[in-house]
Amino acid sequence: MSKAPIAIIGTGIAGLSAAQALHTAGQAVQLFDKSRRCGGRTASKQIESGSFDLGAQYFTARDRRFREALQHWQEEGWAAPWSPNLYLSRAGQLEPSTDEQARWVGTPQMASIARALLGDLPVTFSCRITEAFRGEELWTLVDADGASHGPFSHVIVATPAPQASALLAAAPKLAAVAASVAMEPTWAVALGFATPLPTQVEGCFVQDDALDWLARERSKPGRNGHLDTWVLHATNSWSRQHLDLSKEAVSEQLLGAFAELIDCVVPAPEFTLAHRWLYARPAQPHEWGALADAGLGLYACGDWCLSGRVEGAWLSGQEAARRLLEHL
Ligand SMILES: Cc1cc2nc3c(=O)[nH]c(=O)nc-3n(C[C@H](O)[C@H](O)[C@H](O)COP(=O)(O)OP(=O)(O)OC[C@H]3O[C@@H](n4cnc5c(N)ncnc54)[C@H](O)[C@@H]3O)c2cc1C
Ligand SMILES: NC(=O)C1=CN([C@@H]2O[C@H](COP(=O)(O)OP(=O)(O)OC[C@H]3O[C@@H](n4cnc5c(N)ncnc54)[C@H](O)[C@@H]3O)[C@@H](O)[C@H]2O)CC=C1
Repeated sequence: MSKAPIAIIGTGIAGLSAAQALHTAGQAVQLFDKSRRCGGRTASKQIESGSFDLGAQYFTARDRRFREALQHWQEEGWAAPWSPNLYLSRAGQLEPSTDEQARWVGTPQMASIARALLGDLPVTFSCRITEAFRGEELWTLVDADGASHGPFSHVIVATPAPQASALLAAAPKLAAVAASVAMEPTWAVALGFATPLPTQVEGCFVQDDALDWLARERSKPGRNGHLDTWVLHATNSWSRQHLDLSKEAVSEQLLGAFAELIDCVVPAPEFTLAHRWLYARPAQPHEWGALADAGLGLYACGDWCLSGRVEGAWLSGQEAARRLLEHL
């Protein structure tokens, strides 16, 4: 009988990073995601008039290993540098805020990276895993419809911490660590304008009550939508305070804040979309790398194990795979 594969729950950057490392090391993997596609918080939304990045806006690469992976992504055409006209808005004042920081985006959309990393690896989408239990030696996963999946030799949980703790119940110490991680929400709003807004701004850090960040999609490489689409992110505290506000009211309030901030007249958008990220980022960074119960064969990774950024998610996935391989 062939060896049971390794189950990976979550196809965000962390789960995909672990999957790639294990696949490269000759291990069979099987991925699961509750969504209909991969990428998690590096999601891009495709609409008739083009696409836009609804979650992660760009990423930086500070760790040598991540920089090496990024070089490969760039050679393959999955990622490219993004050098927007950057601004800072503080106390109602909008000012240029150029810097030397290298920033990167997926091409032609942020989600392209996850799609490329997934490649042909076996995956089951629209499958919310609710339980992972271990028999004598092997693991079985149960999904929200009550269906069983398995057997698996190991399980890697690569979901946000609040969703990971239940899946880590077989290892109470790991479950307790995941349960201790608070994650902050972010409301995101996309606005599409028929006529390009007459402004130089392409990206803006905001120090304000409501807004935290805004970006102009068409300034990113490879985007060719016919609307001038902007993505606005609310601050974590505003998002928390307005967690249950309707999408319409959130769009209206953030559009109002945007119109006040930007240095031009803002017409009514052709297109508006609001999305609530309930678990957008860990309240604090951690230095766990990944969590492991090598005896059981249960592992956890995700941005919450490190820096709460794309780079942290990727590094955490590598670390989970490294620790698993070390114990084979
Ligand atoms: C609004 C926003 C803006 C951001 N901006 C930036 C930025 O500019 N730069 C940056 O570096 N980072 C940014 N981030 C953070 C970055 O997106 C994350 O750090 C990173 O993508 C997390 O990857 P991950 O694999 O750890 O988790 P995720 O991407 O959350 O992946 C987890 C996956 O698990 C799946 N899942 C969850 N529960 C289950 C279950 N029970 N069964 C099956 N599947 C399940 C989910 O569907 C998801 O696909 C931003 C995040 C948000 C939300
Ligand atoms: N909204 C959300 O839920 C999340 C947002 N995330 C953002 O993702 C980005 C990733 O961080 P890094 O990779 O470290 O990127 P980075 O080095 O570009 O930015 C880090 C932080 O430094 C500040 N900053 C950097 N450059 C400037 C500038 N030119 N002018 C003014 N302020 C500046 C700004 O506060 C920014 O958030 C940050 O902007 C995070 O705020 C990360 C995770 C979640």
